[in-house]
Amino acid sequence: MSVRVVARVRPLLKSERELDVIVRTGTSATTTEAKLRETENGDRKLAALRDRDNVVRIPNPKNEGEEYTFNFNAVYDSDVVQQELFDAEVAPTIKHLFNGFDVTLFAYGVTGTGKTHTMRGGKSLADRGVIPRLLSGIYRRSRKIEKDTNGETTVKVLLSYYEIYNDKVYDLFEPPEKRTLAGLPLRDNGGKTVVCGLTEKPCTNLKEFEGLYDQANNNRSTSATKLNAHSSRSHAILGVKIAITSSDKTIVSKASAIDLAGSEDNRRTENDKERMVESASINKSLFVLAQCVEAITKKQHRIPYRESKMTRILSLGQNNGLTVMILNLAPVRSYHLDTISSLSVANRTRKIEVREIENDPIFKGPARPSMRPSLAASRQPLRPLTATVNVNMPAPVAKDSAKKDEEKPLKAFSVFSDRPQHKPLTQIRKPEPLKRTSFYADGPTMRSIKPPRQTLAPIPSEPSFCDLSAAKIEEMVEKKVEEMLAVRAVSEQSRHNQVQELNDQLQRRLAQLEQRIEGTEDARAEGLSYLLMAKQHQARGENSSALKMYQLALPHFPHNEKLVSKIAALKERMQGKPSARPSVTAASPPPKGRFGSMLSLKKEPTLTLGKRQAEDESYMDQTVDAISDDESSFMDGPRPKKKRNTESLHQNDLDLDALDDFDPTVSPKTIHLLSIINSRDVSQIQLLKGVGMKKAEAIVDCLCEMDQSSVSTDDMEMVSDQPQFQLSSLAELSTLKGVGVRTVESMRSGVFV
Ligand SMILES: Nc1ncnc2c1ncn2[C@@H]1O[C@H](COP(=O)(O)OP(=O)(O)OP(=O)(O)O)[C@@H](O)[C@H]1O
Repeated sequence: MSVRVVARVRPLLKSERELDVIVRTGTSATTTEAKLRETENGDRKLAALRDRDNVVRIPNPKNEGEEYTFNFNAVYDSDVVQQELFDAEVAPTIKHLFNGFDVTLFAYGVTGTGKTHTMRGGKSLADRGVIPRLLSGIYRRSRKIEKDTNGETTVKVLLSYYEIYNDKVYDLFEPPEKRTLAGLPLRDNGGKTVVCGLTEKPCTNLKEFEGLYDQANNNRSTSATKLNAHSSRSHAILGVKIAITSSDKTIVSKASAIDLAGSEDNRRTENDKERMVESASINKSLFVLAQCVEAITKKQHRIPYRESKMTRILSLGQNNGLTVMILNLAPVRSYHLDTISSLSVANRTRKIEVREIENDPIFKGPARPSMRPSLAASRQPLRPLTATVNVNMPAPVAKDSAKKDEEKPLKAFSVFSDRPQHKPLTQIRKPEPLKRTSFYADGPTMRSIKPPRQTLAPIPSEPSFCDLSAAKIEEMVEKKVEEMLAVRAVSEQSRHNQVQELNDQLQRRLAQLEQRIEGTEDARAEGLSYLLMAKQHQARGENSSALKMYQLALPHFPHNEKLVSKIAALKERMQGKPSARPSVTAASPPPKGRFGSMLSLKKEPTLTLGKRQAEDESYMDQTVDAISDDESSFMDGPRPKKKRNTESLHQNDLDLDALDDFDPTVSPKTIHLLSIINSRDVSQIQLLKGVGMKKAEAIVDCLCEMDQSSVSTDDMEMVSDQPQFQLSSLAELSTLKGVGVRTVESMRSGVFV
């Protein structure tokens, strides 16, 4: 079944004018004709079904006289209310969900076109979007099942909710201050992409859901942009897992409701730096999605899913079950080009086929064979292709049985087919012994009517055509066609197998390369993430959480003495024994170089700067203002001489190199600059003052070279601190190729905390 794609045009906003409307909805000519016919024939039900619009029309931007028409499964104009959309598109999927199918619903479109309105909606009952209505439907059905079975069948609902912000995954059920720099890792699990360490909350009723959902949405990254006062800056994915348990089995299925962030034309947004970086990440992921759609529809072998976390999670065309895409559109001219581009991506998405396969139930008691055997298992058993070489011959008669074994043609090969199983040829051919005389007995004239094409086997007797009934002839023809098809299938199969083999090899190689590009394998990445989380917990003084994370990391790095001793030291410290290193308290600032990216600055001050920071703002202001003076003292080369009146305060920044990880007086400006550089994100680095694209790339190249050397020399050293080599001082930064003292000063002066 294909992805179901429906379009929804939002109404005009207050700032928009009727005059500028360029998007029109309607029905295609064929639908109109069919509808007319059905009405005439009195088939009102069918006619009503076809009543829905299914095309969107928009003028060609280069020639207004011309109009583009895009076909969809359904189109909803601006007057369609939330209830109507839900009833037509989402309510029917609930039944499938309860039958064990996964359901994916996602809203796609340019920023400000109504995706969040469609998925989440407003607060009033009438304004509620698809998601709360879906949950309401799920709970209603659950109650009904439980009631109908007198409580023998129970339904459990588990929720997960996360966002992909700047290509990092964050749990929305966790407060932002618990986020780690790297976000949550992804892992492939039996063909599905799963997020490791994601909270799953049981939720028993709609009221509870609303509380959880609203709370989690407060954690979502949204901001005002010029195009939308409440623009989503991330892709948000709500997972609703339902487990239906009856006396003998449990069926688990999952609905995923996804509110994608909208693409943005940054010539129109007037975004600031932070919004620009978000926007770049959003646009990149949507671009990868469009590339995936194109690759799937063109049946290319390599689909670039792994190039963005969003596409990896969405796995369009890879996931089983039902997928509904809601394309949100703004009706006005200012969105003209963006609208055409979304329309064409959505139109292509319609051609993507998804496998409609329900999840296997989990049986209680001893293991049972799978309800849905794998593809290979559902194939026909090996079928001897005896007849493929002499397809025109009827079965030999029984009287020749003594010679039969010798004369039987060799089994050439076997064939698999995914079509419903037919009777094996031998069975079909098992003749009720023919009572008629043999073919030869009827005289040689008959031979001229139908000469045997093959001479490998002895010429058997054939029935006289005059004696054959129409049904018999039909049967023979059918047999013959089947046999010929079998021959063709075999040759196609072997060719297909060869191509498949090559493709598999290529895919394996590509996957390996992708993994290498990603820097590490999934398992190792998971271990690294645990270590990173441990570090960050430790930095916040959350020793027990840190210990848990180290312990979780241990299986990924077995026999690593350093990690083992770290765990032991931490345990000792927790038991109150003195430790070589001073313990970190919640008030301590985090280690340098461990801060979030420039993007997360706004969210992190309480986490990263600590109580002391809040208590002494004037101290911080002075530090920030004067820091460039102080830093310049450790740099070589010419520098502007400035009056130093805050020397004593900022002395620590002079020797950042020598500072301990947890030194509290490192300037936040410096830390943030280093964190941006250490992020290796060219798009962020190039936004620093005095750094262009080329310089940013040179810096990242340089860091990557250092990574390689650090990985090869001491793998674990890298693991235990950061996944990559980390710059820890401005002095180090100034030694990078292409970066001098002046560049460092300039970069730093452009960082605002
Ligand atoms: N069907 C609709 N009916 C009424 N108002 C709508 C509708 N669709 C969208 N709007 C309004 O349009 C504005 C933009 O909608 P929304 O925030 O949902 O856009 P979005 O596509 O999610 O944007 P972004 O990608 O920036 O998050 C909001 O003020 C919303 O209330």
